[in-house]
Amino acid sequence: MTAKQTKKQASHLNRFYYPLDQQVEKPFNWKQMLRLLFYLKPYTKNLLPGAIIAMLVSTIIRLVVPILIGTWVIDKAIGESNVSLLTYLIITISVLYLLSYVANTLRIRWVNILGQRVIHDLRKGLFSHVQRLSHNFFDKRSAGSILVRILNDVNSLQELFTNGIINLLMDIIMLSGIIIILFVLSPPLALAVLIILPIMFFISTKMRRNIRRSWQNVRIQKSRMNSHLNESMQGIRITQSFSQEKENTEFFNGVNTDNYENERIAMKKSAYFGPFVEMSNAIGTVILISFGAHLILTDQIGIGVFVSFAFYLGMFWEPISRLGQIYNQLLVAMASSERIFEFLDEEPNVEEKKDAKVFKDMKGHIVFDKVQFSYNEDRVALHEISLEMKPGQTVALVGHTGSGKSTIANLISRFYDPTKGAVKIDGHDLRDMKLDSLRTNISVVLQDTFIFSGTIMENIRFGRPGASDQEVMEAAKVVGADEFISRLSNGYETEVEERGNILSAGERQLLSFARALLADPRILILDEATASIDTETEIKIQTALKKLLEGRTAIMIAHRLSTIREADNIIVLEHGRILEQGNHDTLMKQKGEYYELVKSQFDMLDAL
Ligand SMILES: Nc1ncnc2c1ncn2[C@@H]1O[C@H](COP(=O)(O)OP(=O)(O)OP(=O)(O)O)[C@@H](O)[C@H]1O
Repeated sequence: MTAKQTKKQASHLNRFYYPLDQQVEKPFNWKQMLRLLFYLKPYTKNLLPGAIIAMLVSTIIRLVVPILIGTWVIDKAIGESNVSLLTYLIITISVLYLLSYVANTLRIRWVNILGQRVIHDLRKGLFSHVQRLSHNFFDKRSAGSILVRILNDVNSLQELFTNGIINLLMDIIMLSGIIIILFVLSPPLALAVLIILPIMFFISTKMRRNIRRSWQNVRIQKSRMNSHLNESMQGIRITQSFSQEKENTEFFNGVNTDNYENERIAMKKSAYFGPFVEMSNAIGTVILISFGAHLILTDQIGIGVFVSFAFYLGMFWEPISRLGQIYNQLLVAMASSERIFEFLDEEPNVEEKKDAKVFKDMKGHIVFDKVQFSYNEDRVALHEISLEMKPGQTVALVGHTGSGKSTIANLISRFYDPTKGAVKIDGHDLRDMKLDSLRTNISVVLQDTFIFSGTIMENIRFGRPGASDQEVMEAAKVVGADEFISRLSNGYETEVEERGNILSAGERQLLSFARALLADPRILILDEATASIDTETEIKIQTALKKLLEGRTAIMIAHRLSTIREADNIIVLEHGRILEQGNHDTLMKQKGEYYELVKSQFDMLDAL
C-alpha cells in the first residue's frame, strides 16, 4: 500500500486530526545559540576545559603523526639508513599513539558526562518552571504538547551537547590543520588534490539538505503516530463501546504506512551519502597518485611527502562529512531550543509581590468586592460580583452549566486574578499575600478526583506529606473510607494506578475527602460529583461530608439537593451574575430561579 493510497483511504476519517506542530528546521540564530551555550557555564571550571584539552591533544597527535611517518621515517631515517633515528621515531610514534588513545578515551567520557549533565539541568529547570506557571498557561496547551517539550525537545539537544560542540571544534581544527600542512608540504600537489573540494562540498551540502528534510518528514509522521496511539489507548473503552475499532485500526494502518514510506525514502537517500564520500575520496586518491607520481619523477617532492599526503587525504573526509551532521544537529537544536525557551520565557500571570505577606491563623472570611473576570478578551465570565462567605459557613453555588461557579472557586484559590475588583480573605487582598500561605489553607476536592500512581496510603498523604501512617488512617476512618480500604487486597498498601481505575467513583470521592481532611484546611472547595451514586454510598458521602465541613468555610459547587438544602447560604448564578441568595427556605419562598431549579430536580426524580 502506498502513502497516496492510504491518504485517499483515510480521507473519510476526518475525526482524526492531529496538528503537525513539529517545526523541525529553523534558521541558525546566534542569540539562541549563546543562550544554549550558557548551560555549559557550570562546567567551565572542570569538565569543559578537560574535554577541550583532551580533544586538542588527540587532534594535534593525529595531525603530527603523518609528517613523522612521511618526512622523518621514510625520507630521513629510511632514506638515509639511520637506524637509531628510526628506533627513536618508532618509540615516539608509539608513545604518541598511546597518548592519543588516553586523550580520546577521556574526551569521550567527559563529553558524555557533560552532555548528560546539561540535559539533566535543562530538564530540571524546565520542569520546575512549568510547575510554577499559572492555570491560563495550561488552558492554552494540551498535556501532550507539554510532555513533548520536556521529553523530546530536550532529548534532541542531547546530541549537540554530548558530541556536537566538541566535535565541531575538533573538525574545524583538523580540517584547517590538514589544509595548512598540505600547502606547506607541497603547494602544487595540495592545490591539485583540493581542487575537487568546493564541488564535493557543494554536492554534499545539497545531498545533506535533502536527506535532512526526509528525516524531518519521518519525525513528523512519528509524532502523528504517537498522538494517535496515545489517544487510542486512553480512549480504548469508548472506542470499544462504540464499536469503532475497525475505523481506528484503519486510521492507524494509514499512519503506520505513511511512517514506513517516509522512513523508506529517508533511508534510500541516506544510503547514497556514504558511497558518495568514498567516491570523493577515490577521486582525490587518483589525483594524488597521478600528479604525485609526476612530481616524484620530476624530483619536485620526496616519497615521504607523497605518503604524508595519502595519510591526510584519508583523514580529510571524516571531518567534512561530520560537519554536515553537526550542521543538522544545530538546525534541529535551533527548533527545539526555540520551543523550550518559549516555555522558559513564559511568566506566571499570577505573580507574587516581593513584599507579600503570610496568612497567620486564617479564619476563612471570604469577600468578593465587585469582582469582574474574563478568561479571554471576548467573553466576561463574572460581572462585578460582590459576596461574602463568613468563617465556618457552608456556601453552595448553584446555577446552570457555564454560569461561573468554578470560576468563583478558581479566584478564591488565586489560580487567576480578577480583571477588576478584589478577592479578600480575612480582609487581605489575595494579591498582597504569599501564594503558598494561601493555598496551604485551602483544599480543593474536584469532581474527578485525581489519583496518583502509588499506594492508597501515599495518595491520602498527598494532603499533608508530613503526616504519619496513623494520622492517614485516622482521616480515612473519619470520612468512612476505612471500610472499603480494609477490604482491598493489601489495605492501605494497595497500589492504585494513575487515575485510580481500580476504584469506583464513590470510593475515589471518599479518598479525596480523606486527603482534604488530612490537610486540615481553613477553606474547603468542593466540586460535587454529578455522577449518580447508589443511595448507600450517597449516605456515606453525606456523612463524610458533614465531618469534613466542621469548622471550615466551605464553598460547594453543588448539584445534589441534599447538599444544597443544608447550606447556610445558597448563591444562585446565571451568566456570571448573582441572581439571588439566601438559605433554602428563604429562596423557596421567593419562588425565583432556585425554586425552579429545585422543582425541575423533583420533576426529574418523579419521572424516574
Ligand atoms: N479555562 C477557561 N478558558 C476560557 N474560558 C473558560 C475557561 N473556564 C471556563 N470558561 C468559560 O467561563 C464561563 C464560566 O465557566 P465556569 O467553569 O465557571 O462555569 P460553571 O458554572 O462552573 O460550569 P459547570 O457547572 O459546567 O462546571 C463559561 O462560559 C466557560 O465557557
